[in-house]
Amino acid sequence: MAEEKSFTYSDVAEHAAKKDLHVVIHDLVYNITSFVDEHPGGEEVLLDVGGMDATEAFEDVGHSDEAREILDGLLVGKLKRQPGDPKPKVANPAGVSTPGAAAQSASSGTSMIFFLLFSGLVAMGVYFYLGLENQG
Ligand code: HEM
Repeated sequence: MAEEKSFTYSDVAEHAAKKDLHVVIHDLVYNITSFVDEHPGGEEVLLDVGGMDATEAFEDVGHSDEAREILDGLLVGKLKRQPGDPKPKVANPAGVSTPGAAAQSASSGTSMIFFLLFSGLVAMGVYFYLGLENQG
């Protein structure tokens, strides 16, 4: 792995050619030049995101762990955010750590059930309370 080098967005944007291609994924900078010809999804999509934040494009496809390992090997540094930079495009806010993401969606499913139960109880409470009010 290369040493941690800091890139700004405009540094990355200078590497948008097929022969010199960098992308940002989850705030890390990858030099994907050597991989363009090997990409199973074709070179076109990589050239489209060259010099840009490819986080959303990469995550939308649901790349395998193998794809993430390839990425690891292409790491050249990290993105140094500056005021006014475009926001990171993140389809999956939990990021690359899928175990965390799975746990998170499971727990949000559970809290949804509690929320529905709780709303039901409140609704029943209001119904009975109003019923008593009207009788008295
Ligand atoms: C930049 C780093 C990227 C790497 C290292 C990478 C790597 C890979 C690998 C290894 C596969 C084979 C399937 C898998 O293992 O998931 C794959 C498939 C694919 N990739 Fe990427 N990819 C990258 C970026 C992108 C981007 C930005 C797009 C944009 C849309 C993209 C679109 C696709 C598509 C559509 C496939 C499926 C191809 C097929 O099954 O016919 N990839 N990629």
